[in-house]
Amino acid sequence: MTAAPIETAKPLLQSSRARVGVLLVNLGTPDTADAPGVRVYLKEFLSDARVIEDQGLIWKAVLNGIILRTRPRAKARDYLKIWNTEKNESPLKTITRSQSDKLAAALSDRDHVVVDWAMRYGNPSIKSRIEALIAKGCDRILAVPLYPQYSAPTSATVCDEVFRVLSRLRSQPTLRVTPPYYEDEAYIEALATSIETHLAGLPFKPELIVASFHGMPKTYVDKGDPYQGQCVATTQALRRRLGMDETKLLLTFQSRFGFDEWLQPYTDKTMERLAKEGVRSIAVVTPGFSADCLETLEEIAQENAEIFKHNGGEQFSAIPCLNDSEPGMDVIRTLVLRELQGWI
Ligand SMILES: C=CC1=C(C)c2cc3[nH]c(cc4nc(cc5[nH]c(cc1n2)c(C)c5CCC(=O)O)C(CCC(=O)O)=C4C)c(C)c3C=C
Ligand SMILES: [Fe+2]
Ligand SMILES: [Fe+2]
Repeated sequence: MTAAPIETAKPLLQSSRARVGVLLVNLGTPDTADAPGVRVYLKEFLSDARVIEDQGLIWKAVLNGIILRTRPRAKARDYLKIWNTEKNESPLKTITRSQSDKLAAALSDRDHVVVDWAMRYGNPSIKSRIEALIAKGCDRILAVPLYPQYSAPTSATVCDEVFRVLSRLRSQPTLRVTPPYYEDEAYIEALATSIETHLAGLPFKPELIVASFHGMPKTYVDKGDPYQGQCVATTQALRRRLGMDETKLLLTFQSRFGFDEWLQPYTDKTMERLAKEGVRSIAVVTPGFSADCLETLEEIAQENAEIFKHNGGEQFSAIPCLNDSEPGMDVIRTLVLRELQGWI
């Protein structure tokens, strides 16, 4: 049974003055780079049944008894290595805010469009930003999960949370959600341009490029998650655009968590294998991340660079995510303008 609607927001403005809200959403990140901050974040994240599907008693015991006692301290050290000390926040927040500001500037000639941003876990929460959009008079909201490839642990959980917030409202705004854009022309072109620009500035020519995507348990895909297929489609489109085959642009999956089998080939094992096979120089691109974060700045640019070099590799370069770059903003702008058709 659904809970009775609670009116938490002011009534919407009437249609002649009504506005359209655009809400960019990324995964989330701790508020502070210390163990308590990381613990709060991990608890919320790992208690989501979209992320860890089996939330049974055994998982709860492992989460509360082991993971939340040990991982926050170790991960806080990793966050400290990449922390934006000027703003005292995680890079994922800094970049998502800037994407939102730049999109707002690009749409500034449409004064009835309001752009904002939120994090699925942590702050600013989806609830607080939807309430803010409604308070500004938005009677239509476009939610934009910033994931090129759909997956239940990322895209679907954004929708779950948006729906949960709306389920508590008597007077709901009309909702749209942007679709995954894993082989959208603007996205593939932006990735290719950013790779070409980055390679042109390197003092060496990498023998090959690794496209590393965030992994997920293999069982999720076996049960129907389309994520792996969309990562493959992105990589194939990128190969076509760059004129590379699968020996020059490899596809791998990173960030394995826990003991189950995740999507393969694993990025870290591939780094080790390539170096041992005699590859001396590589570049790594992370097309599944729309903004640089712990998984790209620490796990790829530091941890995996170290694995490659430790096994005999010599030159390693991590290609930045699209972030708030001109090609990156072109992707977000194209996506948003397409989905706003009929509303603006
Ligand atoms: C445990 C299961 C996890 C699944 C499934 C998963 C999928 C998934 N995640 C991203 C994007 C990001 N994940 C990030 C961090 C992160 N991811 C997991 C676990 C799963 N992710 C954990 C536990 C963490 C936290 C760090 C750690 O403790 O290892 C981040 C970075 C956030 C930041 O603060 O910078 C991103 C981004 C995708 C795209 C994805 C899809 C399959
Ligand atoms: Fe993750
Ligand atoms: Fe990681």
